Amino acid sequence: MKVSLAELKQMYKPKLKPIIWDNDNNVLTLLDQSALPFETTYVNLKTPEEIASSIKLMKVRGAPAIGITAAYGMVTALTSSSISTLDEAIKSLNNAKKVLDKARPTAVNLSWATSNMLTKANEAINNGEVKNVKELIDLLKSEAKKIFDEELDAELQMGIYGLEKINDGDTVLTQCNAGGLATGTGLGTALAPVKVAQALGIKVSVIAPETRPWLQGSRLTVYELMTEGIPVTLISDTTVGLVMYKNMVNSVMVGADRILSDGHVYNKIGTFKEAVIAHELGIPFYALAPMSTFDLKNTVNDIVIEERDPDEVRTVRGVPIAPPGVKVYNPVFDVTPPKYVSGIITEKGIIYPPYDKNIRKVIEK
Ligand SMILES: CSC[C@@H](O)[C@@H](O)C(=O)COP(=O)(O)O
Repeated sequence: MKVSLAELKQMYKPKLKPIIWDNDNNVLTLLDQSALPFETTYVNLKTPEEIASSIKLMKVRGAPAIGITAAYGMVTALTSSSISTLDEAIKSLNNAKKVLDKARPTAVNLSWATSNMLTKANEAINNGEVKNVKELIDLLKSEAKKIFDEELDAELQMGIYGLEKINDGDTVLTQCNAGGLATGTGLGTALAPVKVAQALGIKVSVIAPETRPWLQGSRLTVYELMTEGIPVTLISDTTVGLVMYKNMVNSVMVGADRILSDGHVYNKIGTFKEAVIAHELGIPFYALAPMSTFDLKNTVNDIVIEERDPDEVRTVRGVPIAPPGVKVYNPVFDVTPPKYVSGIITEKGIIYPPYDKNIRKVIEK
């Protein structure tokens, strides 16, 4: 079934609003994802430090969502203290970028967004587009909104391209939460084709692994899909192989935190295992991501895989499940080599191997 971006915008309205910016009072409100699905609470943030801390504590998480959040974090660098000159403003933006970029290292969208905001500010000052701090703040507010709006359009477009890979009655296996909570728009990347399919009356269901240790699958993906009325089955992470072996899965669709120019895909821990099993069993494995997730500069050796608090593994939401003090290794992302990736679905189209040639071709077109 074919649908245009304009038609889809009429048909599909996201139900969740994880990121809300109050333009009059310069307050960023986040739906606290660390409390979901048990409590629906919001945090109000006014400074880059508060925003960085919320990213670190995963009140907001997911690559595009932390990018959008950080973009508004850059705005608050100028609205939360009294800055009177453009020189002071640039100094404050540079400091905020350092604070925000440090919050989480693996998803490239974060530093992509802060760099974007800083570059925009420098350019506008240098070419005379802004003449004072008030004009700079207005410009950066509209830049942050543009990042949000373009993300939503990119996801709708990914949903349209991803539809090519979905047939009526399909079941899609995912990993983590690469839905609208993870992107801040309410739609998502990996879940976009599923949501678009459902909006068009095509029946699709999702299998969501719980995604230990933080449980993005059981807490967030299940919550999000149930909110949208999309059938979802929760499995433990250890069930991934069996559901594929038993032909219960037609395709695997995951998000990404960073995609390198040769097609290495960084995503939530457990993704690599899904990709290898899918490859072995002949099930197509797709990564879905907007342009802001591509990193054409770095190679595998440069990328830091975030390691989080060992207590995330020793406990489940505060309840001990292992002897106290046991040594723990808790990397929260892994990297899937290109040979296991059947296609990368972006807003500019689907990229197929050989990735070392085709990624640049698509991005630079
Ligand atoms: C559209 S989100 C893509 C990825 O950011 C997502 O799959 C993921 O790994 C999120 O990890 P998280 O640690 O929850 O921020």
